[in-house]
Amino acid sequence: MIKVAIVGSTGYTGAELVRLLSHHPEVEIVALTSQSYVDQAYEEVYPSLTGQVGLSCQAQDIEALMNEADVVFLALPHGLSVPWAQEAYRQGKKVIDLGADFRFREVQTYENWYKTKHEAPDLLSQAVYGLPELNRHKIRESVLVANPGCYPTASILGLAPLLQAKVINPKKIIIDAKSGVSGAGRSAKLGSLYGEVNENVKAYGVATHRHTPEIEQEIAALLGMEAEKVKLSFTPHLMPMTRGILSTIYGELLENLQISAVELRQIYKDFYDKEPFIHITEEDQWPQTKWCYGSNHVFIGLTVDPRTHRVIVTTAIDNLVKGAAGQAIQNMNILFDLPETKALERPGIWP
Ligand SMILES: NC(=O)C1=CN([C@@H]2O[C@H](COP(=O)(O)OP(=O)(O)OC[C@H]3O[C@@H](n4cnc5c(N)ncnc54)[C@H](OP(=O)(O)O)[C@@H]3O)[C@@H](O)[C@H]2O)C=CC1
Ligand SMILES: CC(=O)N[C@@H](CCC(=O)OP(=O)(O)O)C(=O)O
Repeated sequence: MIKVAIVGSTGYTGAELVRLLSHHPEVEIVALTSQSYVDQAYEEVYPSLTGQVGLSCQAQDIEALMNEADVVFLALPHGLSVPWAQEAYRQGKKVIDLGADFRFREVQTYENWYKTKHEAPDLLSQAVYGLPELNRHKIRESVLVANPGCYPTASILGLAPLLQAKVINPKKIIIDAKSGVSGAGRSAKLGSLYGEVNENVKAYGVATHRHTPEIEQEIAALLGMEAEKVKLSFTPHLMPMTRGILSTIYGELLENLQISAVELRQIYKDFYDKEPFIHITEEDQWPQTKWCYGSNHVFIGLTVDPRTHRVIVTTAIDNLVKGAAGQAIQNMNILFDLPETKALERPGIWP
C-alpha cells in the first residue's frame, strides 16, 4: 500500500483528497494535518466523511510525517510548501503540491505575481507542472509535482490542441472564466458569504489575476517559445454555485486560414484520443459545469465562427477534482505506476 499524508487536510481540497483517497484500493492514509483542529477526529470536522478515515488531525511535524509517508499531498495556502519540499528531497520522498509555490519556471514571475519572495528558487527547476495530459512522461520521473491551478487546468486543456495545430494567433487569446465559490477555499472571507454570492455575478482580478502568467507559461512551453512572448487576457468571474469552472476561450484564426468546426473538432478528438478524462462534445452541445460535479472528467465544446474568423472553445471541470484533488491523485497514480484512473473513474453527480 502507498502511505499517504495530507497536509492541510481540513480545507476544501484536503477534504476532497480524503473523500477520493479513502476509496483508493492501493492507498493507506496515514496522517492528516491541520492548523485549527489538532487532536480532533477528522470526521468531527467533516461529518460527511464519517466512517471513511479513523484518524484525528495532527500538527505539522515535517520530519516525522515525511518519514511515515511515501507521498505527501500539500493542500496549504501559497507560500508554505517550501520546507516540505526540502525535507522530501532530504528523505527521497515524493511531494504533490496543490498550491502555486512550484508552478513557475522563473522565480521572478512567481515573486512579481504573488508579491512574495520565494524561499527555495533552486527547487523550481526540479518541479514538474502536473498536467498529466501534456506532461505525464516528465511527471513519471519526478519527485516534486506542482499541481496546476483550477482555472489554468480548464484553460490550458481547452487551448492545447489549437496551439499544437498552430491555427490561432497565440498573442490574441481571450479567456473568460467562471468559478464556483469553493475555489476560494474554506476559510471565512467576506466575498464568500452567502449574501455576497447568492443572486450575484462579478468579475474579479481583472487583468491582474495570478493565473494569467501560469497559463501564459504553459502555452509558451507548448509552442516552444519564451514565456514573455505570449500575452493573454484572462478574466475570472465568481458565480453563485458551489463547484465548477467554465472557461470560455476566444482565439483568432490565422489570417487566410480556412477551417471548419468539423475539422477543428477532429483535431481535438485526435489530440485527446486516448485520454480517459477528456470528452469532446458534438456540434451544438456545450459543456455544463454540472456534468463534472464531483468527478475528474473534463468536457470541451468548440466551434468556428466564420463571421468573426474566431474559434470559440468552452471547457467545464470541477475545480476541486480535476482542478485540484482529482488531478493530484491522477499525478500520484502516474508517480506510482498505477492506472491513471484509479479511484477517479466515477462520473459526476446529476442533477
Ligand atoms: N479550492 C480550490 O478550488 C483550489 C485550490 N487550490 C490550492 O490548493 C491549496 C488549498 O486550497 P483550499 O483547500 O481551497 O484551501 P482552504 O483554505 O480550504 O484550506 C487550507 C488548509 O491549510 C491549512 N492552513 C492554513 N493556514 C495554515 C498555516 N499557516 N499553517 C499550516 N496549515 C495552514 C488549513 O488548516 P485549518 O483548517 O486547520 O485552519 C486548511 O487545512 C491552496 O494553495 C489553493 O490555492 C488549487 C486548485 C483549486
Ligand atoms: C473562486 C476563487 O476564488 N478561485 C481562486 C482560484 C483557486 C485556485 O485554483 O487556486 P490556486 O490559488 O492554487 O492557483 C482564485 O481566484 O483565487
